[in-house]
Amino acid sequence: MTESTSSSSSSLSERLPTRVDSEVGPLRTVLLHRPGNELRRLTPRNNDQLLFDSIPWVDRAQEEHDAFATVLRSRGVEVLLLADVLRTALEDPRAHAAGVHAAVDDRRLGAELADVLRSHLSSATPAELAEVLMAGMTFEELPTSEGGSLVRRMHHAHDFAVDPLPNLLFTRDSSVWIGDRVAIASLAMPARKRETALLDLIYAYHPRFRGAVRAYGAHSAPVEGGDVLVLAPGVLAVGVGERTTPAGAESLARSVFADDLAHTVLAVPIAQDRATMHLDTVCTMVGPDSVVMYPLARDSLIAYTLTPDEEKGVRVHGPAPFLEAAAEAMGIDRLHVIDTGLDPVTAEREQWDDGNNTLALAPGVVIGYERNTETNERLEDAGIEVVRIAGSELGSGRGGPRCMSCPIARETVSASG
Ligand SMILES: NC(=O)NCCC[C@H](N)C(=O)O
Repeated sequence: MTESTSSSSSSLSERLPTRVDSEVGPLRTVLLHRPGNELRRLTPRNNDQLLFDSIPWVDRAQEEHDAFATVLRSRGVEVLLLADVLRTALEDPRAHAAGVHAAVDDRRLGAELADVLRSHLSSATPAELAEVLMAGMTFEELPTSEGGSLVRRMHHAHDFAVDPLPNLLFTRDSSVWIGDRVAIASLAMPARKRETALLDLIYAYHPRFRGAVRAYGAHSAPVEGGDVLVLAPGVLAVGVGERTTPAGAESLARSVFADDLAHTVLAVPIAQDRATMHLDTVCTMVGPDSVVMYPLARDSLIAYTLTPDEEKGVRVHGPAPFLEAAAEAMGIDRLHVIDTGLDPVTAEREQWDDGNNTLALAPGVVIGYERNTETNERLEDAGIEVVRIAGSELGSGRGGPRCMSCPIARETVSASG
């Protein structure tokens, strides 16, 4: 299967500056990750730990992903692919050194094997190093060396010397643009922690992002991008649950207030369950003043409203019902919920299958998984255009179109459209 390369449908002169101040402004540039060999590492023994529900059929997952990218390009969106930008970034010797550092875990390998792997990777091409960083390496794939390392002898040949990163697919979680700045997420789960290092070097060394200013600290308390919704310019909602911690939400608020990126942050408690691992699994925006939301969350979601105080601290108000707190912060009368009106069983099934995890291409135009037939129909009844994509294999990692995309440039829209 050939890999579709990163392509840009917009020329340099048409490029919008990297900036995202809404969830729904016409999408211009997005970062995706076409699933690769890292998915071939999943087995029934490791899939839970690696945060996949089952073992995906990789070729089909790639086809589904290619179709997703094609839909985006056909709508005039520039698609950047993470593997491409990683390889380009690694051409810079400083990035290459950072990549080697990120791959080699002395505590796992012991001093002797760590040195062997370090020197092997130091002479790897950017493409070879990128592959190891994404797909990992097993003990049997390690370069040979003189002498008998106890670590090598005592590990099973298929144990990971470098962990694979199958969840790179969910580019939404590992970095998030807030206004004109990028926040590298501090990922909570051990299986995803190393993604931070990859995004860190991409944004530091890829020529496209030279000069990109950072928001938040990549090594601060956990905040994952799937929990961050840019409800309107200056207004963020941050889910707090299985991934983003209360400390993460508070320190993100402190950071965006200090950088003048937001005037209000809503901290939204969500159940600490796999079904609701991020806020965007229960609620995504489909228009400047409308959301699609898991019906069972509609009346129960609450929010603490955080605002800056004069001492550069954070003032906490509430809690209040989420929809009310959001409308007030956004300066609109009401945040409309598209009523998917589903019975509880269908609602639960389609929430699990990412029915509420839509990616807006523009106000009132979203991409959704085709399998969520009832949610999609109700969205269309409400006047939303739903561009359907297949996700039978992609969904095995438990993420939908929003999870699989990191918007880098959107046009600005106002709450009135
Ligand atoms: N924003 C999202 O909800 N992303 C989906 C992440 C799925 C991934 N398997 C994870 O558990 O982190």
